[in-house]
Amino acid sequence: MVDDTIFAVATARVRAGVAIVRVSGPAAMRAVERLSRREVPPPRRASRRRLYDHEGDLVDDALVLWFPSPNSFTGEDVAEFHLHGGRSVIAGVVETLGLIPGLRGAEAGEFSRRAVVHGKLNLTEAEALADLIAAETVAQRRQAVRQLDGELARLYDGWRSRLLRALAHVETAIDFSDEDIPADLSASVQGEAATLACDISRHLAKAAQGRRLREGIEIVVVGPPNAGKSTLVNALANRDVAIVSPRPGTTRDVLEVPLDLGGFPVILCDTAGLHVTDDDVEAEGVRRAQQRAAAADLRIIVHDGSVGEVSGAATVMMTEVPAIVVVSKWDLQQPDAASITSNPKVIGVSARTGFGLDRLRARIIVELERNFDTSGGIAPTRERHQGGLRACLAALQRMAAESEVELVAEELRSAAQALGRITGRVHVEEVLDMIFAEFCLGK
Ligand SMILES: Nc1nc2c(ncn2[C@@H]2O[C@H](COP(=O)(O)OP(=O)(O)OP(=O)(O)O)[C@@H](O)[C@H]2O)c(=O)[nH]1
Ligand SMILES: [K+]
Ligand SMILES: [Mg+2]
Repeated sequence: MVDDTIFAVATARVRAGVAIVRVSGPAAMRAVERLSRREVPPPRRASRRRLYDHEGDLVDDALVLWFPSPNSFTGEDVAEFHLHGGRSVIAGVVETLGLIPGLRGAEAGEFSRRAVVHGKLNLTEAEALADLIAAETVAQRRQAVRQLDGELARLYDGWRSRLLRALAHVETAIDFSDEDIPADLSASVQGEAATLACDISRHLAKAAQGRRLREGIEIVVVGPPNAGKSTLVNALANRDVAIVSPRPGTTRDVLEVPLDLGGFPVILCDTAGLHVTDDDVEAEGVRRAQQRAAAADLRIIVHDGSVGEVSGAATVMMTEVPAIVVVSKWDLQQPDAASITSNPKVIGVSARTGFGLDRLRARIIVELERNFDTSGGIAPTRERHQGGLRACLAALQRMAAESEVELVAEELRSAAQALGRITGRVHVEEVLDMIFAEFCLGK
């Protein structure tokens, strides 16, 4: 794999001023020489070069950058061609590259994978790179940049060093003692393991936060039929995404609308009106609505302000789950609605006039800031991280029940290994396959 040279268009496939084609591997120098019919330019300096295709036709007047190994993104010889972004220019260069012996088109994520293999990036940093490229909101960007900066890897590597130090102590004891670990050593190793288990558990508790920031925070809009849920979703999204009609039972499926609210990636879900029904299609809609609401990060409970159920709104606030109570159709408000205007937990909204919408948005953002605070310690962002952390905790727990020195050492080793697999200190091929499968081409 490392013998061949790969190339790919690193920029998006849309008409643009500039397109970048990247080449990495031992034949990168040959690629520059073939295309430009000159020697490679000085390292890391943008140099203007005419580029020719395999038939000698002038294809572009471009910039060429040369990054000799090991000072490149992948750690290999890397060349970058900054072309004019026309389709035919790109096609001409790509076709010519493909005809050079030893060169082939890169697979998705292959550049990053080589960077990992050559020690330029650790696994969590490579994952963060994918997250950064996919980031659409400020909160997602912040989380990805911190992880790319190595914050997660430093944390895990630090824990792993603590385990390896403890292991070293235990291993010296193996040479001296017969079976059982000496009492004073046992106390200090078990004490260290217990402290570490505490730190890991605290960190694991933030896993849901980390994943939600990466994948989107679910806010589910629920309430009785015709309460104005779909109208509210459209108003918050500033788009006409959901069907609205005066007929109750309009919404059946759960409709997901991705939104950026105050920098948080939100998936706003419109649902079917909750009620008892004989219609099995509607009943399925209600079931899905309830299921989604149960798993939501935040609920917006909508009460119909045009009918006399406004006073019931107060009771819903008693639930444990984070929820915001909205009384809709404020422009048609009932006389008793006035009694809840004073209740700060209930927000009157009219999607028709726009009344209360800014207040509702602000309340949602306050809830998100409370539950998804990004300023504290970094969180695990993937199932893979959680799996490794849990495996480490399990080994530490097993160790706590051991007194035989060989077995204590064995569990310490497996706890350290579980952490090493997360950052890639312990190399595992299938982990690489899994991670880089989700990358885009040219990265
Ligand atoms: N006057 C007024 N009418 C509204 C307001 N919001 C919604 N409506 C009307 O209420 C009716 C129901 O609105 P929908 O948004 O379809 O209600 P829903 O809760 O999604 O209904 P289902 O999906 O059937 O459960 C429609 O005729 C809307 O035009 C509002 O703020 N003011
Ligand atoms: K409706
Ligand atoms: Mg609806």
